[in-house]
Amino acid sequence: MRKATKEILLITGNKDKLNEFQSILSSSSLSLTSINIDLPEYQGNPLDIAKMKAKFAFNIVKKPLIVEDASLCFNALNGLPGPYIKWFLQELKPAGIVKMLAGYEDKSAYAQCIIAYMSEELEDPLCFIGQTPGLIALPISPIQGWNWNQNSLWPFQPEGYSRTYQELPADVKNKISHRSRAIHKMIEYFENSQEGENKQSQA
Ligand SMILES: O=c1nc[nH]c2c1ncn2[C@H]1C[C@H](O)[C@@H](COP(=O)(O)OP(=O)(O)OP(=O)(O)O)O1
Ligand SMILES: [Mg+2]
Repeated sequence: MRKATKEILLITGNKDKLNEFQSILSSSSLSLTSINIDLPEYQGNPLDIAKMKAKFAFNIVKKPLIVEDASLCFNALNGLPGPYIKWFLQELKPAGIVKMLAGYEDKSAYAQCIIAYMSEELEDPLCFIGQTPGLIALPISPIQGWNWNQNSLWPFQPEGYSRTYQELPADVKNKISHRSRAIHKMIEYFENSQEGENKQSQA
C-alpha cells in the first residue's frame, strides 16, 4: 500500500535545520523540498516571530510553505534568551550562556521549536509547537556526535539524558528534540487534513 504524498516546502537559511527535517520526515508520508532564504530575525514572542517569518517568506515565494523558529528558554529568566539565543551564542559562546545562570539555582530550561505553515487559503499562519524540557549544562565531550554549525551549539541537556544535545547521536536527538515534536504535530495535521492537493486516496 503506497502512502499518499504531500510536498512540504521549507524555507530556511540553516542547512543543519534542513538536514534534521529531512531525517525526521523520511519515515513519514510528507516529502520535503527547500529554498534557502536568509530570513529576518524578528523580535517579539516566539509565536509572533514564527508567524512573521512565515508571512515574510510567503510574500516572496507565494506558495504554501513552512518556516521554523527555534528558542532556548531559561526558566529562571522567564523564558529568555528564547528566540534571541542565536545572538547570545554568537557573542557569548556556550560557556558564556551557562554563566548567565550563575546567580540562579534553577538551571532548568526548555528547547522550543515553532513551525509556521502559510498558504493562500490561510489568513494567519498555522503553528505547530514542540518543546523539550531539560537543563543548561556544558557538554563533557564537545565534538562527539555533533554535526551542527559550531556557532549554533546549545549547552542543553534534555531531561532523562546525562549528555547535551550535541553529544547525542542524531537518531536519539531526533526522537526527543523540540524539532521532532513540532514536526510530528505537523505530520499528524497534514496526514489527517483533506486540504492537500496532492493527497490521494490510498491504493
Ligand atoms: O536543535 C538545535 N540544536 C542546537 N542549536 C540549534 C538547534 N535549533 C536551532 N539551533 C540554533 C540555530 C540558531 O543559532 C538558533 C535558532 O535561530 P533560528 O532563527 O531558529 O535559526 P537560523 O537563523 O539558523 O535559521 P532560519 O533561517 O530558519 O531562521 O539556534
Ligand atoms: Mg533565523
